[in-house]
Amino acid sequence: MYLVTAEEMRRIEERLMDETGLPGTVLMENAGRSVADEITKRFPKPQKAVILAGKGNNGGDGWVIARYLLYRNWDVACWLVGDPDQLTPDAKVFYHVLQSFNPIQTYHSGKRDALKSELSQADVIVDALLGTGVNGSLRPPVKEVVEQINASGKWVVSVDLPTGLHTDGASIDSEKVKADLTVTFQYPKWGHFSRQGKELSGELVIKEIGLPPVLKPELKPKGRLNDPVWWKKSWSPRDPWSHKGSHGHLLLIGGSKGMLGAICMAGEAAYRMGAGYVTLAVPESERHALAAKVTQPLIWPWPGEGTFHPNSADRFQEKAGQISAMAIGPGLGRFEGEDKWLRDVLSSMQGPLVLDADALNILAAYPDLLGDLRHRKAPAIITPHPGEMARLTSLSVKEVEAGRVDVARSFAKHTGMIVVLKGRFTLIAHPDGTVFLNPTGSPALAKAGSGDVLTGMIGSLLAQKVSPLEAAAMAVYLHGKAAGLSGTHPHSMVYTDLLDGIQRAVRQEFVE
Ligand SMILES: NC(=O)C1=CN([C@@H]2O[C@H](COP(=O)(O)OP(=O)(O)OC[C@H]3O[C@@H](n4cnc5c(N)ncnc54)[C@H](O)[C@@H]3O)[C@@H](O)[C@H]2O)[C@@H](O)CC1
Ligand SMILES: [K+]
Repeated sequence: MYLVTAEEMRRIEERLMDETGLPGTVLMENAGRSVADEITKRFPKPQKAVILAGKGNNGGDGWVIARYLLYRNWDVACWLVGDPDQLTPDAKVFYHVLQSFNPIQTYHSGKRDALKSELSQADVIVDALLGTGVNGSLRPPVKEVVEQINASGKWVVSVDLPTGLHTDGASIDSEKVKADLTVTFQYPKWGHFSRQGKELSGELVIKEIGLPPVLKPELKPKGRLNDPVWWKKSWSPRDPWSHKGSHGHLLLIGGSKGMLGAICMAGEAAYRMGAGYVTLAVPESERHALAAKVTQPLIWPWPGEGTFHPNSADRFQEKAGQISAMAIGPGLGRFEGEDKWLRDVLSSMQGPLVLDADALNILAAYPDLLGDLRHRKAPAIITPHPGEMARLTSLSVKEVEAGRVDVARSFAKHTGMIVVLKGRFTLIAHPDGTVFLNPTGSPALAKAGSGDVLTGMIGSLLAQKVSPLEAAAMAVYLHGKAAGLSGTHPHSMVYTDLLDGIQRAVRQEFVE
């Protein structure tokens, strides 16, 4: 499913209408009717609706909604918030159709009390003031009406976007409609998943309005919602004749003194995601402590006292042929000679790779290592949280958070790596410029250890030969879903609950 910007949506609609001759009024009719359907699905008995429509095409949808509610015996009061002479051509068509059998009032400040009293009698308020055409802070009279909508305490459906919410998620400094339901058209918009958008949109429903199911390459949006449909087929069912050697061998590297927990969690998660073998490479000094902690993963000590010896990566050659994927970082720590060590590890294995935690901090400290990562056969995956992303890009955490999509996209393009930028909606950015937004997740994941579990999950899929982009997307999705299915209160979830959640999430998504 695409995730679009205002500009992408406008281009798609314009090109469709130019090339096929499909009139905008058809799209508007479909859009308006689909919203009316969603309203009457929730309120099967006729009620009183107040339609508040702007002068643009978002308002045009409002006139269509009013007409369908009237067909269904609703009591409908209609208000134009704007100048009737400035209606767009399509909106004008439906304004006149509606006006031919139902009065439409024009709002101005003098009618403030009349509107207030109307809203007090409403069961449903339709916010068709502004959609993708919003530009800057709300101006009167729209601003006043938005304040009245929010003060009414009534059930509100927003058409396409809650009025005032920016389509692309940019921050707009004024009060916005707080909706119970938002019905958006054809594709969700980035703004729906911004911090404010998520709160303001209420339930989000996506309706088709007649755009073609297949888009020409030049019109394809650069954003996607991380949707199981596109990666489900890439994880093959387990062959009944298979053995542990058939399901890949993940090598996890990390686990310095005092940080063994991280690599253990990653290792257990990797088995939950199906890898045939998981080996944990840790500094020699930690092998016994690790053996006391883990059961299923294999242990491979490399030279080092507390942390890895800079030359310890030589050990890799012994088993390089047996390893199908590698994940570096959980509990790795920082140490003398770390840059040489990481360069050696990277050059000894050209297979699929995930880098996390201190592996990312080493990259940030020695950016020339990025050159070693750029031209790998399979793009490497990095899984930074905003703090790590800030270090990698020399931006502040605030700047990373304010421009998450652009930051992830440009770093992926610049480095040739797949960037998994963690957060409320984790982003997965591919070097070709596509950015996936992941809809699953839970505040329960805001806890040490969650990232190690994710790294293990991604590595496990890579070891099973799932392509890097799909491995990242699938693991991120299931990790978020697992948190919701862990069966614990978000405050109390610990990694073992999350591991249990993984098997529930896998079972839900993949029928045996
Ligand atoms: N283009 C199409 O073919 C379709 C468009 N549709 C609807 O059309 C909407 C987009 O329509 P428009 O491009 O006409 O834009 P909108 O109707 O969202 O808004 C444009 C109007 O808002 C005013 N405005 C912008 N910023 C403002 C602000 N800060 N304060 C006060 N007024 C402001 C502008 O002066 C203009 O009159 C979509 O969200 C969707 O609801 C649907 O009907 C489906 C088809
Ligand atoms: K709206």
